[in-house]
Amino acid sequence: MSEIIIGTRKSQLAVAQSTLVAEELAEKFPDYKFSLKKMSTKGDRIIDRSLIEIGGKGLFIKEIEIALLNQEIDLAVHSLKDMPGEIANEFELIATPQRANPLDVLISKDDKILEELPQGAKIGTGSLRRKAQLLNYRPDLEIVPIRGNIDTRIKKLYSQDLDAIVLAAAGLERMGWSDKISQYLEPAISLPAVGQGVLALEVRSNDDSIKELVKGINHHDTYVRVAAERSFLSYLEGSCKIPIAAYAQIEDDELSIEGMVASLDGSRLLRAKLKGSREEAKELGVKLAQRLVEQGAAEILAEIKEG
Ligand SMILES: NCc1[nH]cc(CCC(=O)O)c1CC(=O)O
Repeated sequence: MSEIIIGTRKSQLAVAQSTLVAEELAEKFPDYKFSLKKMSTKGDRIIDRSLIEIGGKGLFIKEIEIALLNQEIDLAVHSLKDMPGEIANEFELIATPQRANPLDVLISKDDKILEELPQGAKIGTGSLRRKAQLLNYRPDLEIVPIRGNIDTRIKKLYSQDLDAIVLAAAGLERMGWSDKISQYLEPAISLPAVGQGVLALEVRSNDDSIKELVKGINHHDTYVRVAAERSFLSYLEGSCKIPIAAYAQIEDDELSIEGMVASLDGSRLLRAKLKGSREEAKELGVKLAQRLVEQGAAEILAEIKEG
């Protein structure tokens, strides 16, 4: 029996996600054995500091990619949201299993919804995207930057005397913590991050046999939605350093995508939505980005870059 080794970060969420993928692969390919190799990454070792200050998304990925190259692992499972727009030629994001709930959620004291929070309520989030959209919707809110794994952030709701925090529904659902959710934030209030709720399976580009296997659990509509969202992001050279969001859906057999760019304080916020076919996913992402540029997105992005 052939053994396939799946590399994962050590965080509870990463292990839960990789376990789901291993189970799905095992069901589809009963002749193989799938096992997890848990790895500590630089990003995990410094997770409570500002990742934005010290190098961003790549910190979680590099050590896992080295293990892939060294054939210590055959496959890596990532949250697509945390993957940089471009990856090195040696690697390929070959498949995306079916997307989980893509929305942001509020976890609040006394289970209040956003509209019920008092004037000047303190909301914890380290995401510029969430911050800008929350402030655009309710300029009275005070946004408190918080970091760390999901459980750490939930503890900060109490230890930092916050009224609420915002997290991704997908992570909470995969941890079995959905009962903590006070409100699902509709996309009209908080448009999700590109790829939120999607797992990405990364392999060595030259490993055709693993590629064939892993493609077996690809979910095509998820892959199409992600293609549209990521092409929007890369056209605008988006990163976690700017408030940017895109959310693609398949509705009535058509692909739709909505995009958002905002100033850091949320005072200016641009949105647009387009529809097309699955086949033109990437073009649709680019068209949407161009639509936002026509509305003034380039000026907003330039201002943020100049600081
Ligand atoms: N940035 C951290 C991160 N990366 C992926 C998830 C959740 C799972 C997902 O969005 O796929 C989270 C936590 C969060 O944003 O609340």
